[in-house]
Amino acid sequence: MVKLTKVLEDVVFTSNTDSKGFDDIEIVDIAYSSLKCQEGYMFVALKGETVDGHKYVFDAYSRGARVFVLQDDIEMADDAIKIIVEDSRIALSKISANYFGNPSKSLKIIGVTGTKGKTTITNYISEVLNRAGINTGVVGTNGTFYNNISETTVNTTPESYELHRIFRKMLDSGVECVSMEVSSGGLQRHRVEHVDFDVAIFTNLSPDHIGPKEHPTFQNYLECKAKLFTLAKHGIINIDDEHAQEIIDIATCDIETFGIKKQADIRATNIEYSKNLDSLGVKFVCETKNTAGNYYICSPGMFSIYNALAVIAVCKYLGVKKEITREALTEAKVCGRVEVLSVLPYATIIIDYAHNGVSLENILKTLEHYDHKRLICLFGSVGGRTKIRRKELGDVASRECDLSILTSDNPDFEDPLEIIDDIAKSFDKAKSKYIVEPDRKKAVQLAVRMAREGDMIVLAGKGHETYQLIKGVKVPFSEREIVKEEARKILESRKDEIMIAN
Ligand SMILES: CC(=O)N[C@H]1[C@@H](OP(=O)(O)OP(=O)(O)OC[C@H]2O[C@@H](n3ccc(=O)[nH]c3=O)[C@H](O)[C@@H]2O)O[C@H](CO)[C@@H](O)[C@@H]1O[C@H](C)C(=O)N[C@@H](C)C(=O)N[C@H](CCC(=O)O)C(=O)O
Ligand SMILES: Nc1ncnc2c1ncn2[C@@H]1O[C@H](COP(=O)(O)OP(=O)(O)OP(=O)(O)O)[C@@H](O)[C@H]1O
Repeated sequence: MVKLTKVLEDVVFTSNTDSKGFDDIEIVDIAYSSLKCQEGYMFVALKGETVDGHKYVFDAYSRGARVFVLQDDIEMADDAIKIIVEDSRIALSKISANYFGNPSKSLKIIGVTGTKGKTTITNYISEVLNRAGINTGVVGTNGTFYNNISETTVNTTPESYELHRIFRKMLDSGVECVSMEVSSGGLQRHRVEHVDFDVAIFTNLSPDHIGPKEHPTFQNYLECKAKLFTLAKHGIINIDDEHAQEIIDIATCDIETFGIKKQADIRATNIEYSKNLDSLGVKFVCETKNTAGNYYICSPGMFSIYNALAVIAVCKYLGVKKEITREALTEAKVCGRVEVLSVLPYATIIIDYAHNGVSLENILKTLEHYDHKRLICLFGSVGGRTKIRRKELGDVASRECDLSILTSDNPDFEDPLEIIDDIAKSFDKAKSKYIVEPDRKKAVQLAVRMAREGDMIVLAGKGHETYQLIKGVKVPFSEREIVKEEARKILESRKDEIMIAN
């Protein structure tokens, strides 16, 4: 239970009740969904994208809530305490921080924003810092992780209440640092408004998340991302990105830069690509004003170097020894991010989360640097969302691959074949061929069976996901297991052949 006066500290509001009496009122908990309200709860009405939470104040009242944070004044029973604020999402953020005792002030918080690289970088940071003895938790698309505890998250950047609740749990269990993904949607909806960020990282920016329930324009998308650099003390920015300067212009924190092409505080040179049976990697020299050191990262391509540079920059800022950063980066891997499955001795199979044009192009172009015969890509596109992605993905695959296998990827309520038809239009004028197999399991099996000596096969879109979204239901689906099982069968059936060859 927390006193109402404490919960409302630094919140600007008007009320139907004299606030002098708030010292005697205690809040059991806070809910922004009426369905979660119980006796003694405070209900915060949010204006949602689908419905207006103000519609549910009476439901919250009937479940026992008596304190209501509202953006619109509403006629209610006399014993309802109304806290009227200008923006209930901002209020929820401050109220949640207060309720949980402002845990972010006692944690080192590193926020990573940008269109691509957030999950990868946050996980790499945690690998390095934990190895350096700094107990670090992660918050992002793959969930929250700390001290061997994990929770799933609905959003990449959870709602402010969930965020401060997680911070409190982390702090109480000995976590010192949190490496978190900060989405533009989270910034737009004030989920991180009262998070005390120590460091903010900017990876890159390209058009994404622009649409009816997301950002109205690219400029709005950029400005939302840039806001992180007004909340942090120190900013680390990819200076090679074409929008870096616009972010720097909005930032209010001190700035350090990293890059490859332009002059930067932390810069990679002498880049070399390297390929092993179980990983594709890159070697580079990392130069700062007075130092230069060799690094290797077991993830391919230029984008992996940018991710590594961001990690090197933040670890240097936090005083981690170079040797520890170097060692940790050599082994750092992130589930479903350019993950090489070493299941066939003669071909390379990669699982990757690339699900839009930019990331698919990055991964496919990157693979050009690694010796291979055919490049085969299996992918689909999500149902019920913007159709632009289908064309983007189709254009990239038809240009970059020798063969594409078009299949399903979270079709939800849409007919998978209609989605595939949209993607297939990109192949009309292309030289490259495609095969259609809407059942993703069969498609993955087919891809593994098709693999020949020297081929590279990219299974794009699923990444870390362990389900397929079909008609509103998350049906269990493990791409990794299907690949392993199919490869096992192939190797078993070819055992005699392989023994003779050896
Ligand atoms: C479009 C969008 O951002 N939606 C987010 C939003 O939900 P909403 O606005 O649709 O909520 P709503 O259904 O309209 O309901 C409004 C309010 O009424 C309440 N309610 C509703 C029903 C009821 O019976 N009682 C009740 O009290 C709801 O709890 C809610 O508070 O607020 C929820 C709580 O914070 C979020 O979980 C939800 O994220 C959805 C899942 C989502 O897909 N969001 C995307 C856009 C997003 O945020 N993505 C970013 C990553 C992408 C990026 O880089 O921007 C992310 O961080 O995940
Ligand atoms: N720095 C980068 N620049 C461009 N592409 C990248 C970068 N890092 C990773 N990728 C590609 O994008 C995919 C998604 O990477 P990651 O999950 O780290 O990004 P994210 O910002 O969390 O993305 P999302 O918002 O889609 O969850 C990877 O699987 C890889 O193909």
